[in-house]
Amino acid sequence: MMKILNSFSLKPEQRQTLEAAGHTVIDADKLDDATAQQIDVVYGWNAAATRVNFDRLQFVQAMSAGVDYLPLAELAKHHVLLANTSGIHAEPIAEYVLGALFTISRGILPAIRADRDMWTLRQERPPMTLLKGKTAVIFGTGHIGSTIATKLQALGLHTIGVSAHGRPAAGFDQVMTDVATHEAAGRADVVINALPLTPDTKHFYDEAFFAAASKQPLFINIGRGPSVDMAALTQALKNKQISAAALDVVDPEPLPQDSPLWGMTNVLLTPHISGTVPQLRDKVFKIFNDNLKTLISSGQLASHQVDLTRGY
Ligand SMILES: NC(=O)c1ccc[n+]([C@@H]2O[C@H](COP(=O)([O-])OP(=O)(O)OC[C@H]3O[C@@H](n4cnc5c(N)ncnc54)[C@H](O)[C@@H]3O)[C@@H](O)[C@H]2O)c1
Ligand SMILES: O=C(O)[C@H](O)COP(=O)(O)O
Repeated sequence: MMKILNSFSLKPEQRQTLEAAGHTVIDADKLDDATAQQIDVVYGWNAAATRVNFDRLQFVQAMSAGVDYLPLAELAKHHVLLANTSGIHAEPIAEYVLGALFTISRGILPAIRADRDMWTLRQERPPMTLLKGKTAVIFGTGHIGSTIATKLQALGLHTIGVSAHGRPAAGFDQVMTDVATHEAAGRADVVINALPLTPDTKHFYDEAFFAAASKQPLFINIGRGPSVDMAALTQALKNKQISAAALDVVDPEPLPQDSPLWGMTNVLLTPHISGTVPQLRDKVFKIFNDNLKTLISSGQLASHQVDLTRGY
């Protein structure tokens, strides 16, 4: 049976389930050096997890969808299996995107930003658009991208997806490969980033991307901050190449106090909360426990295995 390092947050009844199955659970804050050498499985990931013996480690269950913060090369070198929780954030994030889009497109953001001076906006109306009939280009057609696309399609937007493989996906009128990134940018009234952060997607949205975005789109980032060259985005907002932005993730986090983005009335900032999942601990544990049982019976994972070479 397995020695499991609890680097996330097991509920008492979840701990009991594991112990009843014969496993030993060690809390991260109680990990001593000798026990660190004996850990077979890590649940979650924090500083304590970096102390375990990777030669012995078999399986890591991350609590997040994105696994960019994990030592992927080290895990691959030691043939450690890694699972994420991709899928559980899709509905919450899609609802966030709808909220952000309407807040910007219907003049709510300028009114909030103007606070007590808002009445002036009745005369000099802020830019207002109808989303219906517009084109949304969503980068990433996975769980999150596809769920967003399905909701936007229902609102009457034309949905274009961009993915690594270009295969059709639910909610998309059309899917292109990332080779066509700049062509897709040129068709967008709305750009949404739902890509994982990998070496290929760092600074994916750079000066050239914003130059190609010829329809002054809204820009929404719910993926990862470092996929965006923040200086290039700031300049694109100043130049009006991007008409407005909703940024749940930025680089770095938290956004520095002196960032020019704070002062921009057409920028909506939230603190990496779009993916807040109801009953998160139960959903993560279900994925973990199914994976653990399958690992013991067959040496493989049941679901959510990350390709350590691709990084998602
Ligand atoms: N803001 C938040 O709180 C929050 C919450 C959950 C997830 N996320 C982020 O969202 C990301 C996506 O999550 P998901 O569950 O939809 O992942 P997923 O694995 O289901 O989908 C990933 C998609 O990205 C595409 N892709 C990967 N590399 C690409 C490239 N170089 N060019 C074009 N397309 C590429 C894939 O083809 C796939 O369509 C996560 O990796 C995470 O970083 C953020
Ligand atoms: O990728 C994710 O699942 C979300 O960004 C939440 O992950 P975090 O809690 O590691 O930021």
